Amino acid sequence: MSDAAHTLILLRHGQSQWNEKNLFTGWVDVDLTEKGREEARRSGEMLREEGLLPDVLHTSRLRRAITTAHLALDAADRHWIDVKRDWRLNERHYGALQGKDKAQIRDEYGEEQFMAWRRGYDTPPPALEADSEWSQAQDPRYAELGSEVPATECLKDVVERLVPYWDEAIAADLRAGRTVLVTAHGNSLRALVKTLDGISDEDIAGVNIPTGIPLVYELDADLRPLTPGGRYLDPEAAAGAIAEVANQGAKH
Ligand SMILES: O=C(O)[C@@H](CO)OP(=O)(O)O
Repeated sequence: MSDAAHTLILLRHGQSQWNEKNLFTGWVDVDLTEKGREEARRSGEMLREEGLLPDVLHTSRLRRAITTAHLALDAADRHWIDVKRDWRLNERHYGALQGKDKAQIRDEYGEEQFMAWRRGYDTPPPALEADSEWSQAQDPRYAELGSEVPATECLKDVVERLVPYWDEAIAADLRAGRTVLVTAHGNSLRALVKTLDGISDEDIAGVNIPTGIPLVYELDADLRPLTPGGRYLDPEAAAGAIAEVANQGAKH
């Protein structure tokens, strides 16, 4: 018997076109690949098989998370639930690395700098120029941010924007008795997991989230995880995919 008071389901979007090409993505609004769509549908089937039925969806403002949620919820027959979208669930803005090949950046700057930019807690990459083709400075979906649209972020910046959203939106829905599905991104979910599990700034570097596999957190009445790290619905596939994410950049 579980003492869970609340259920939170985290889902990183399925494989994107730039995941497939091994490019830094951040806020660039790339679509899913066919494999990513299949991962999304499968994750919805897993939710249905487990009897995990979300009452409300929170997504980022990026297509890969929105489409993943749509496909997963359709497969779970929960396509009708309420939706909240917020830029604070977006991927980490990858600054001047957006659009760049991970393996090339690793070769050019070396393993240490590459990993500091990729997984260092407070090391943002250089800022992206506002006139870059990969900039979101003029994107109407972020109009509420005015001139505050990020030009780069480190994970610490993501934690700082995400925690208020957690408190005011996600935790509020959980406390209201809703099962919450969050579809988001590798680094916004790392920020959320860091907060939930109380992971240190150093140790979070070793945490990677696979695409398209639901991660379920049973939470107590104070929204503390009953099992640290939660539970992947397909643990075997998750283990393989986590290792692949960790090794990105090592392969050409
Ligand atoms: O490029 C990105 O936006 C992210 C997620 O795909 O990459 P990384 O895992 O290297 O932080």
